[in-house]
Amino acid sequence: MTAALQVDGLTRAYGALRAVDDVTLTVRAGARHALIGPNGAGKSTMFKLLSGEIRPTGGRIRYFGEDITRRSQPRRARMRIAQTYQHSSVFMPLTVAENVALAAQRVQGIGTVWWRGAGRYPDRTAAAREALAAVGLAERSGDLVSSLSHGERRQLELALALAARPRLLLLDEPTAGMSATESADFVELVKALPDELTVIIVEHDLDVVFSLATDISVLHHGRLLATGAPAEVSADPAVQDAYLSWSATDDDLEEIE
Ligand SMILES: Nc1ncnc2c1ncn2[C@@H]1O[C@H](COP(=O)(O)OP(=O)(O)OP(=O)(O)O)[C@@H](O)[C@H]1O
Repeated sequence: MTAALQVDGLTRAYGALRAVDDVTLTVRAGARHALIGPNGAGKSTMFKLLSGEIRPTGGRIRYFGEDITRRSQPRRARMRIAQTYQHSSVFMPLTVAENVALAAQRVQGIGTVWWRGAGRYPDRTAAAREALAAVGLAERSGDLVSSLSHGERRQLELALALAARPRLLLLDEPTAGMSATESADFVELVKALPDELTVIIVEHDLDVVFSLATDISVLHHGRLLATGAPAEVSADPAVQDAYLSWSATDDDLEEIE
């Protein structure tokens, strides 16, 4: 098995609180690997550690065998680790195609010279076109982003990440705010991405997780509770306990409201 990521003893402490606590796990190359867990379990912190947004206070991350623990986020981006964000990162006054071309150019370090015209960068134009086709937005290339629906904007966010031709794609709650139909369509898009692309997804919607994931890791109080195939993980009594106590709390809250 080739490991896209090997995480060893990864820890991020904030004072006495260990938001991520001694997590060791492997993400197989080509996996659709979901990170789940109750609120406050450490998912966002784990995501930021993998993207390079924050540094661990302990442990190590290897990416296809290479130690990237101390590598910055831009450096990881150049190593073809791409991500989507919870908040929107699209430019509303630009067209769909302009947004993706900008993303394709930015990752290759030519930043602000994008207005010189996409024709000067045929490679990036091709990457942008492929990314739009992959998310089903090719027909909307010339439209302003402001004319897209919420679901289409999330598809565009995915295209921005794909324009970097990633080897590892990190998706941060990509279906947040989507309707059930939009979520189902999004799952199909992610399933259709190339097999060699490794995808890590932090997601609250368990329907999305179970229809998409080939592997699931469950965090609870910063620790890794279980990791493996969806059937194994969902049958794990420790996981069931963590989720039962979580849903009980949620139900109680709903009753009070
Ligand atoms: N910058 C920070 N400073 C202090 N504590 C933090 C910081 N970031 C996260 N934490 C704490 O770390 C724990 C894990 O938080 P994290 O956001 O990673 O959880 P999560 O699983 O993503 O939660 P949610 O599902 O609610 O988004 C929480 O107790 C949180 O309050």
